[in-house]
Amino acid sequence: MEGKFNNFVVGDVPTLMYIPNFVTVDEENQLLNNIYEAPVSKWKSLKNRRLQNWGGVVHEKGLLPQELPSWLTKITRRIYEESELFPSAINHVLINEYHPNQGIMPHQDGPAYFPVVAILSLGSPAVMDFTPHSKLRFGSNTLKGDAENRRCDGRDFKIETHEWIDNHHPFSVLLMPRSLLIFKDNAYSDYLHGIKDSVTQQHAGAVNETQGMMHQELNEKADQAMRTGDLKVIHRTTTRISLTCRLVLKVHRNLFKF
Ligand SMILES: O=C(O)CCC(=O)C(=O)O
Ligand SMILES: [Fe+2]
Repeated sequence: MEGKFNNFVVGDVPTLMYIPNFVTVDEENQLLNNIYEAPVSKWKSLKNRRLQNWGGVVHEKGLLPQELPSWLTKITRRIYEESELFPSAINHVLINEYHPNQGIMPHQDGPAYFPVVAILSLGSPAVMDFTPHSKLRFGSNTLKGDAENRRCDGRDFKIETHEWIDNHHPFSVLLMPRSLLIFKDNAYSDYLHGIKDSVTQQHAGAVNETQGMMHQELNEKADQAMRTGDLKVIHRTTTRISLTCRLVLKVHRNLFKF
C-alpha cells in the first residue's frame, strides 16, 4: 500500500504519521459549527471532558451502526481514501471536547476497533504522551524493602524504575489545530496514549517538533502559544476539540442477532 501519508511518518516507533494543516481554517470552523449545532443531548459528560459519539454504539462484540452525518463523512472519506490504511470506510467518530485544564487518562483504545486511529485536532493545541504498556516495563512495582533496603522510618521503599523492554520509551506528539495524527502498529499496540490535564504543556523533544513548530500559531500568536527560552511550552488558552476516527469491522445489522 502506498498511501499519500507515507511522507508524514514521525518518530522512530512504528508507526505515527503527523499531517499538519490537514483541514483549512474554513473547514475547521465549519466542523466546529456542526459540532456545536448538535443537540445538547448529543453530549455525554465525563468527569474530565465531554464527548459526542457518532456512528453508533460500540459494544465489545461490534458496532450497532448509525449512519454518520455528511459533514463527518466528508472528512472520514478523505482520511480513508488518502491514507489507504483502512480496509473499509471509517464508520465511527468520537468527538472529545477539552477545556484548557482537561485531558484524557493514558489508555489503550478498545478491542472492537481496527488497530489504526486517525485523530483530527481543532482549536487549542495539546501534547499527547505515549507511554509503553506496563507489560513492557521492568520493575515498575513497589519493591518491598528487605532488611537492608528498609527506610529508617520503617516504611517500604517505592522504587520507580524507568527501564523498558526492547527499546520502548515514552515519547510525545504535538497536536496543533487542523492537524491529523494517525497511529498504528506498535504505537497502537504497545503504548498507552493520553493528554495531561494541565493548561501548559511541554513539547520539547516531541517526535514532530519540527513539523509542529512550523505552525504559525506557535511562532506568531504569543497569546495562544509561545516559546519561553529553551523550554518549549504551549499554553492551552481555548477549548480543544478532537475527532477520533476509527473503523469497527464487526457491524451488527440486526439488534436481535447480537
Ligand atoms: O483527544 C484526543 O486527541 C485523543 C482521544 C482518544 O484517545 C480517544 O478518543 O480514544
Ligand atoms: Fe484513545
